[in-house]
Amino acid sequence: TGLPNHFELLATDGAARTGRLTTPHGVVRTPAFMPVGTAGAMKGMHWREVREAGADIVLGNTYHLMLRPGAERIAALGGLQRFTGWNGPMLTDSGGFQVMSLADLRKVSEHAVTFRSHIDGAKVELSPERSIEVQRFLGSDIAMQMDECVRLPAERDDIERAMRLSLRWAERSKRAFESAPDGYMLFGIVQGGDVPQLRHASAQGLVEIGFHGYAIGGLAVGEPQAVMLAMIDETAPALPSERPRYLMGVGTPDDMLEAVKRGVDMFDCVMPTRNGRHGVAFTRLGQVNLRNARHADDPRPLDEESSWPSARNCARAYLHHLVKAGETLGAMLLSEINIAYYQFLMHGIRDAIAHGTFEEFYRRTREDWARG
Ligand SMILES: CC#C[C@H]1NC(N)=Nc2cc3[nH]c(NC)nc3cc21
Repeated sequence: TGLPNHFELLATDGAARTGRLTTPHGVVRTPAFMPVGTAGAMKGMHWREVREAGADIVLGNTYHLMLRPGAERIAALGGLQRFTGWNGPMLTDSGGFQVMSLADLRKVSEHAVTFRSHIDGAKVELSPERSIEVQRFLGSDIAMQMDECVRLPAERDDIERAMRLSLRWAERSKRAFESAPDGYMLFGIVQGGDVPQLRHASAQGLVEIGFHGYAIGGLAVGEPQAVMLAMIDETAPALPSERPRYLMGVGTPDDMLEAVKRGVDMFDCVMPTRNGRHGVAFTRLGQVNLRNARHADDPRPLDEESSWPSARNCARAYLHHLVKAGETLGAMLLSEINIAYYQFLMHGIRDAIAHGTFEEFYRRTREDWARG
């Protein structure tokens, strides 16, 4: 019903699903992890490595790119895929969350959110119409509706007010998106904080408007994992099973495994690259903080069985040295090692669901993490 559906479900195993999302710039295998290339670059990595690590799709941010270098400029240069050289599927966030978390002097009205740029203090207005216009200029394969994000914890009344405004902005975002060529997608974002009734009302409202896919927003902002998982349990079943579900800003390998188990198809998180820059590695056997002195004389690599050369060949002692010395190469190696592990995990998840062995995969993966 409603908008064309570019999502093909290949197999399910319990509530977990694996599928393919076809976009104008290529196919995305789900469950998918989207590395975050906020301002048109994957910090510390070449795009070639992002692709080799197994990523099908990356994320960019309307907020950052509209402020610098500018959406019209990127459009004139052929769009974000050509401008960056990634040349694959890209999803862009709408700016709602970034304005809340980055901008100064934010003011929200029915019409738009206005704020001062964190770069040069210029006054900027971001309405649903402008956010969609920017995402169309960027040429993103998947655009996100403009929403109003409240910091949690918040009063129930404030969460409800923001949820209802976001629904009216969802309607305006969809109307502004209507001119997009075939194949380009727009996702709605379920709001409602940690209040089940508000989550249901938000999901129902979005489904009535109709989107190509649905994101679960307003989580991964520091709440306990149990709260996040409870919200997914409330929200995922209220969304159409034939459309992709995207859990924004999530998360650790453990968060993603639990969310896939509850029917989530898409993820994005800065953790693999950000933690990499701070010396923390994600591996098959759990996390390793290379800043720790215990690695100073350890000749072993992070993971002898890793599919990624640097994880298989670089001695922990060397990585420890690079991190302590603040060498750029340390941030680069750990960023690629972490992105490669996140993609390795997603590949294993997709394969397990396709073979009906997700429960076994879930158990064994968590055992391996505990061994680390
Ligand atoms: C309320 C709300 C909401 C969502 N709205 C939009 N546009 N983007 C998001 C990005 C997020 N990142 C994280 N955690 C890192 N949670 C997010 C939530 C949202």
